[in-house]
Amino acid sequence: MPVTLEVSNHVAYVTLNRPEAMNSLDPESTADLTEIWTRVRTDPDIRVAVLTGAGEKAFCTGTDMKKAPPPTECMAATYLRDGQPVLPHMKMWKPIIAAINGYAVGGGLEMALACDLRIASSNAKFGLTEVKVASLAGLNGTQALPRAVPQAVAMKMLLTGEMISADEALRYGLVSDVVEPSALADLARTYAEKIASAAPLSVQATKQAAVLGLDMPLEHGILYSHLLWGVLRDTEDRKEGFKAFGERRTPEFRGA
Ligand SMILES: CC(C)(COP(=O)(O)OP(=O)(O)OC[C@H]1O[C@@H](n2cnc3c(N)ncnc32)[C@H](O)[C@@H]1OP(=O)(O)O)[C@@H](O)C(=O)NCCC(=O)NCCSC(=O)/C(=C/c1ccccc1)CC(=O)O
Repeated sequence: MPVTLEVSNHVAYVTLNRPEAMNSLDPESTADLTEIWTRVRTDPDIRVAVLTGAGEKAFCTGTDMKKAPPPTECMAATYLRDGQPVLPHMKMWKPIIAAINGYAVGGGLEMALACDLRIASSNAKFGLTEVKVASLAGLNGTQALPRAVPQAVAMKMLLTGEMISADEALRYGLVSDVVEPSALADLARTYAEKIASAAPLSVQATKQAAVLGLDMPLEHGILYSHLLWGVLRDTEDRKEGFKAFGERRTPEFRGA
């Protein structure tokens, strides 16, 4: 399988599994990802996902440029029918963690930018190198990178196609943690299981408030987050969270 899915303890582990091609995205991988993200979004047992690449060299190097099929119809037809590949299927209120275990290049970095947490191994490298192959970071890269790192850094990366190291990515805030390669999967699991042990509706509402709030004037964002707090106020899980605190026990959340 070009992409694998394993579910354990409410966590979906999604692994790009073509290490021989640096986990680049061929048409089969894109089709698998579409199905897998739909399952992650809709399966109530899944509370959080981890996206990573197989092997020690690459997270994902974007489009498989050797297998990209020549277009069979005009762009307008595919765009208006299907929209973009991959990223819309990652749009969900469940958090996604990118565990970046090597090169995150082109569409690979764009997928990482669509995730909520980004952690990396010390050998990771990050680049939007599309200008070098006469293309454009057309998934979200030209928009998301300048919002994720200082503008001067983003413009340098976008216009020169230069890559940055894991240490630079940490310094610029593109990732939150850098660890030795052997420690990355454990760190991803630790964060994922922490998120999965929290109340699912609370986690999803928090992501929604933070993500949508970024595009709102501050006052609207604050009002919107208060409404979301109100939506959560009457949930069974909030009653359980408060009760468990008083009884000094671990809460049992059901997502209700
Ligand atoms: C990442 C590298 C710098 C690593 O170099 P290294 O020397 O360590 O390893 P290689 O020998 O180069 O790679 C090993 C092996 O993997 C194959 N490989 C690696 N990346 C790809 C790839 N993207 N496509 C196909 N094959 C790949 C490589 O050929 C080797 O195979 P072998 O010869 O052993 O059979 C270096 O690999 C590198 O620079 N890779 C390319 C990175 C890149 O340019 N990525 C951008 C691709 S374009 C893109 O992602 C786009 C996304 C998009 C935008 C909008 C809408 C949809 C998608 C743009 C687009 O599609 O137009």
